[in-house]
Amino acid sequence: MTLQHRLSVVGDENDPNLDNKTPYEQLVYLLNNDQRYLKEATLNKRVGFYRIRGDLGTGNFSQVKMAVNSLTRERVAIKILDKTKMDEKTQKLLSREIKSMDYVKHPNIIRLYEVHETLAKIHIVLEYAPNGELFSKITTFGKLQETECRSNFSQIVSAVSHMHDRNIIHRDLKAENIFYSGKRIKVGDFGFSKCSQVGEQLSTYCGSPPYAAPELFKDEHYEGRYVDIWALGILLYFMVTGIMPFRADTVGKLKKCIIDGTFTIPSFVSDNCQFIIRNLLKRSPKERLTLHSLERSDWLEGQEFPKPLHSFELMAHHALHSSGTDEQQTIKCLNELGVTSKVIKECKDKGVRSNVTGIYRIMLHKLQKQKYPYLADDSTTHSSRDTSASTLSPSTIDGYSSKKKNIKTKVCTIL
Ligand SMILES: Nc1ncnc2c1ncn2[C@@H]1O[C@H](COP(=O)(O)OP(=O)(O)OP(=O)(O)O)[C@@H](O)[C@H]1O
Repeated sequence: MTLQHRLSVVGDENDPNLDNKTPYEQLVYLLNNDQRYLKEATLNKRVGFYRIRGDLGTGNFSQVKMAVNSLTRERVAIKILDKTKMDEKTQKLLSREIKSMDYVKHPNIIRLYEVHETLAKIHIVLEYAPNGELFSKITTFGKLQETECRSNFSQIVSAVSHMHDRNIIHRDLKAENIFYSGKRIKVGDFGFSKCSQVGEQLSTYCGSPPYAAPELFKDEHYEGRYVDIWALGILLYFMVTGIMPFRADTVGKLKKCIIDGTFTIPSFVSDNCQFIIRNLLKRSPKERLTLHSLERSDWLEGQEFPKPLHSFELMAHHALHSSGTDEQQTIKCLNELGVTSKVIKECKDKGVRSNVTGIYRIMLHKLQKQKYPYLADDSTTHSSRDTSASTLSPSTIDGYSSKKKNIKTKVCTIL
């Protein structure tokens, strides 16, 4: 295959320096010498091997863009953080986010491909979820039917179960961090996640107020797992009703409502689902349903709970010596692109901060999606982000104004 087929932006066909080079070498050459590539980088239209294609949105700490890898042509989401605005605390959160994402391997969790650092910015290259957020879907089309809720919720529960089995707690589960890739659910945004053992007491207060468990407001310490379980209860309530169980116009009043703990569930919600919500939203953390009993509940009977993926190498230099067929096939693809064993070994020390790691992970994921039906992108979509979801105007959830207002604001210390 020629470079013209491979690269989304091609170089000067008459440039003799491109002759006899592999696609990888050509791209590296173009990035360093071709005026168009250099200009793209200056205009923030390029980040390393990725060409920026558009905005996906802006969060509290970052901007997220859609981009295409020039070598593999796969779409990715790039979360961009401004280093000048990062204090010690946010740097710590970022390194935890990277660590947590590398620790989980599940079909319902967004994958981390690469981290690219420049003088001023950090770029986190992630699996792209093309079909928008659960939040946008509900605020646009209204509550979900229970059948759809059951299928979506079981995927979310599987993902959280896997995190907890790996001793990772998320601490920011909410509809804005649940994405669709086709009909498949992808849990993302590990910005507040933490490695935490069973029984470990935590004291940093993270998350979004409407999803915060009562102990976050009133106790000095909390156990991470129970906070995630509470957030699942809020999320499920929101999915089946389209409104939030605890509503107020200030964080102070909201805090009071949550500590008070009284909420009503509309009568159209089935008894089995009401049972789940009431038992997830128990004031006392230890009385909340466990993920195990949730999976075995009547309401989720017959649902599929996607299993974690079998173990695979995350680093190309480990894959060189792996007996796994997925890894071997991926290395073969990399070699065809000109990413030789020598190149792979040279990048070894850079770990996730290397474009070779990015290409390896993207190609491995692509291959796995082709090979395993439970990973394949389901193209039957309810709405395409490309046409609607990314440009949705934020709407109001029963008293909570949208994303832009402070009720959605993440606070790391809840007063
Ligand atoms: N992997 C992804 N694939 C597709 N879109 C994404 C991905 N990650 C984030 N986005 C989109 O990018 C936008 C910004 O995301 P980000 O997580 O930074 O902010 P947020 O969730 O709106 O706010 P917060 O700062 O509270 O997390 C959102 O609209 C989100 O849907």
